[in-house]
Amino acid sequence: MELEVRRVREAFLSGRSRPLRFRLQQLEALRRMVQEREKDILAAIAADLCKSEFNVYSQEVITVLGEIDFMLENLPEWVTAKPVKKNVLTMLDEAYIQPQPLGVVLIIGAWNYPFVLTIQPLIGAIAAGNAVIIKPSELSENTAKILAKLLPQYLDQDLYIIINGGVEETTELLKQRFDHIFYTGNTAVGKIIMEAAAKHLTPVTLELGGKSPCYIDKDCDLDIVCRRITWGKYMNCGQTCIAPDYILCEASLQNQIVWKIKETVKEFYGENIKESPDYERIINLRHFKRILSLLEGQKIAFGGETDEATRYIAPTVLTDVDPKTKVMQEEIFGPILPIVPVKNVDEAINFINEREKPLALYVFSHNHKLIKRMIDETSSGGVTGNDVIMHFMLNSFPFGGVGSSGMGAYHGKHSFDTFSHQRPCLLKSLKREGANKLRYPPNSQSKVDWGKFFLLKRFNKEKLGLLLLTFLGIVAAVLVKAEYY
Ligand SMILES: NC(=O)c1ccc[n+]([C@@H]2O[C@H](COP(=O)([O-])OP(=O)(O)OC[C@H]3O[C@@H](n4cnc5c(N)ncnc54)[C@H](O)[C@@H]3O)[C@@H](O)[C@H]2O)c1
Ligand SMILES: CC(C)=CCC/C(C)=C/CC/C(C)=C/C=O
Repeated sequence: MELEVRRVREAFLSGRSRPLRFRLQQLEALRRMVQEREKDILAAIAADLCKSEFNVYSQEVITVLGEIDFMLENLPEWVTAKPVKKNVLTMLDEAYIQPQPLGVVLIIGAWNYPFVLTIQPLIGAIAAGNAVIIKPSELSENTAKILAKLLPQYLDQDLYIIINGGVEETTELLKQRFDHIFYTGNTAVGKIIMEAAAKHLTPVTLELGGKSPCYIDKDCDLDIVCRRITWGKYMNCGQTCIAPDYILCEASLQNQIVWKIKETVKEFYGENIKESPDYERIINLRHFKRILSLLEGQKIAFGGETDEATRYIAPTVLTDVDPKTKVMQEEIFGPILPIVPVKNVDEAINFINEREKPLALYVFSHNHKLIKRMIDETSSGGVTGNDVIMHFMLNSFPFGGVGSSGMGAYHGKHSFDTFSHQRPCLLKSLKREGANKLRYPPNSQSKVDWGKFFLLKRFNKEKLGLLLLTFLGIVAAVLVKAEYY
């Protein structure tokens, strides 16, 4: 590991990842990889998650291609130095912010969307001019293998390397010094990552999870609401970090919601869900058993069928769920949707605020004011009103969590910023030394007053008079000079 990280650092120190032209070339090469090797990529992800290639394309590949295009279009603007507003002390100087790469970045990917969650941060890191070590999740092993095969064929082999492995390899990797660590996965491992990073004072971006609530107001068109929720909850078999984890609504709405979700499940996946190419499977037996254990003691309104051999769990809805039960204590990350009845929106807001800050919040209502109130009075990584998941799709938004759902954000310009250091640069002249007298010792009340005058704009009559006199003196000198010549 040490040797590999050293090799990547040496490549970074060669400086070749920095020029804009090089970054654009690498991003174009990455786009070529996705386009030319699309079949292999689709097949690998499809095998990992028992997912149709159509779904792989629309859930993962489109986002990656869109992000590359967006970077290529905007990067020339983003890399340029940005002049900043100056004060009286720096009026005659050059002052700008120059974004610069951080150095060697470690990206640790997750298995549930193994392509987009690994490659989208990589796009940002390359765009910002860094060298990168990529560690895909070992659970999505086919994607990990195809990435290890393809990336070196298209990208600079010393600047961007891929290391495959599990906990042991990641633990070893984390002993090395990086300039940034970008981790996607669960909160418990997020803490391990942050602890390891702290040893080297390495900054981290943690894209974690949590229980994302979904509040349904009583005035809603439940056909539409339930169609949108069904799509976002059961996509990828519920293994989506921003899937609605549970529903909060008035008790009187429960039966209608159950009925409408059941109807939508039939519409989306047919009578025999197991046969549907659009319905995935649980990633492994450990997660399968964990999800099943969440059903214990619950009232299953529909669903609940399972098959251990294929790790199938049917789309399931639970009603009248007690918030103290296990299903409400941990992120579900599977196709189980509990409904927790609340009296009204106030109780929903309290319910959300009594728990860890979630990665996403969903509110359905015709009442715009109610949606705004929910936003104002709660906290979450992101919010979508009257839909689910969709804030992920807009790359002008920063995507990330808050509190225990994560720290830092990415996508589009936010990725570029995450992987850049915003370096303030002040360039002064060696002339005009007279103007510096004010800050040199010995200090005096008069110098402090001038400081107040120039920097705080605290006008004192005496200084204003003096300044006026100086100004008049300069005007007189200019006039006399003009007359003389
Ligand atoms: N915020 C997001 O964008 C996002 C995206 C996907 C998943 N998630 C969250 O991730 C969770 C599911 O993913 P997961 O955690 O099962 O993914 P995972 O098992 O793939 O783990 C993520 C990464 O952490 C590494 N890892 C695991 N244990 C480790 C250890 N002890 N030390 C060091 N590294 C270790 C793995 O090798 C892997 O690369 C859910 O909570 C979900 O909400 C969040
Ligand atoms: C809008 C479409 C067709 C797909 C959305 C894809 C999607 C849900 C990506 C989620 C990525 C993500 C942050 C997953 C977290 O686990």
